[in-house]
Amino acid sequence: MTSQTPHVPTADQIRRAPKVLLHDHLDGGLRPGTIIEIARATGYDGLPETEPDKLGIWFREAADSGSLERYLETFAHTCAVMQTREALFRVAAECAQDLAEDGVVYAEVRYAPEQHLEGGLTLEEVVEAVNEGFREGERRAREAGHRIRVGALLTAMRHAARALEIAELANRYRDSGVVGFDIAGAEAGYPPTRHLDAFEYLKRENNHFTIHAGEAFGLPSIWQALQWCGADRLGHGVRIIDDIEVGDDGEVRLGRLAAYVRDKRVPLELCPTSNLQTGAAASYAEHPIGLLRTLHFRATVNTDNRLMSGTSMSREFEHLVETFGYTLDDMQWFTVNAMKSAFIPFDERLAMINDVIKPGYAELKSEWLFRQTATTSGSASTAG
Ligand SMILES: O=c1[nH]cnc2c1ncn2[C@@H]1O[C@H](CO)[C@@H](O)[C@H]1O
Ligand SMILES: [Zn+2]
Repeated sequence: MTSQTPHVPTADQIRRAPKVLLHDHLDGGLRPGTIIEIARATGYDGLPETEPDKLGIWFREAADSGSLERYLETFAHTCAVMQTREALFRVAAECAQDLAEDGVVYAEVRYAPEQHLEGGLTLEEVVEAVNEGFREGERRAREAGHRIRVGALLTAMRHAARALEIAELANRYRDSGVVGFDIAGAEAGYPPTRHLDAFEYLKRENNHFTIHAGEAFGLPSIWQALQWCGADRLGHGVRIIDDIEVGDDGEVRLGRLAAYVRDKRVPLELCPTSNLQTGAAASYAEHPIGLLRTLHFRATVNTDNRLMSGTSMSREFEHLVETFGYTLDDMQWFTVNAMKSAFIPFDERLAMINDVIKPGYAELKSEWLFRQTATTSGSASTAG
């Protein structure tokens, strides 16, 4: 046995490995059972299924449409059950617990406050309910033996006209649970430059933001997000691949925009399974993450919507390990990339990398030594 083989992680090691998640939607990650219970309690009768397993499958299949617009229609049901303080608190607490259970040590979870006002809550009440839910989830996770920190990103919907208001809200709560801002929703026809006032405001306030760009629409969207809006990170950004040419001889040529993204270390919040569902990539093997990792872009691995994609951070890594043969070193590389790109202060990011992530991977990487001792005992004749 070589010393390389054991570093390809098992499913159990993938789950136990410390992971960092930058792109996860709160309204895309509810437990099916919770949706059904809240729907019953609040009188929402629009659910297509009333049994948890079937409802989970329904979301996955409905989201498997090949189009971002149809994928987004499924959020009507999750948002419908996230209209009260109690519901938001519960969903946020369970989100933190589920991520912690999956080995996520740091997460930035996003949602659009403007989509949770139908029950009469104010924007502030929405943010406070979610923040309290995250704190409760962190506490429950700690009780169960897991450590996780969750920060919120406030999203504005790109087809709406409330981006400045939501940006101001993000700024108001920046020292209490909200770490940044985002815009999401249908990309084609809604360029990020529609919301320049919000981005300029955040820059004046020295605040952080990411923009969904380069998912359903290509390079112009990425270019605008970076060069007009000043995004710190790209939500998806996967279409940057359109600016990369691989010749028959294997020689790689980066266009100006791709070179900028790589050289400026712009973080790409890649979400492989979500991309397969919306048609942004045809298969895991053809997903640009393989090439982007080889070319040393600052690529990160994310879930996008755990419910709609039937996924988790562990499952995303399982697919990548299976497809590209990634090792624990690759997993650590993606995880450190994500932690470097988080919106919390530098000293905290550094401590997470040095005191949590690196020791966690070192521990996993040492396990083979002990396994080998056990399996080779009594078979010394195979040596040498
Ligand atoms: O992959 C995506 N691309 C664009 N928008 C998305 C994606 N996933 C979710 N949302 C949108 O973001 C809102 C706030 O969380 C969701 O309600 C959904 O409409
Ligand atoms: Zn997203």
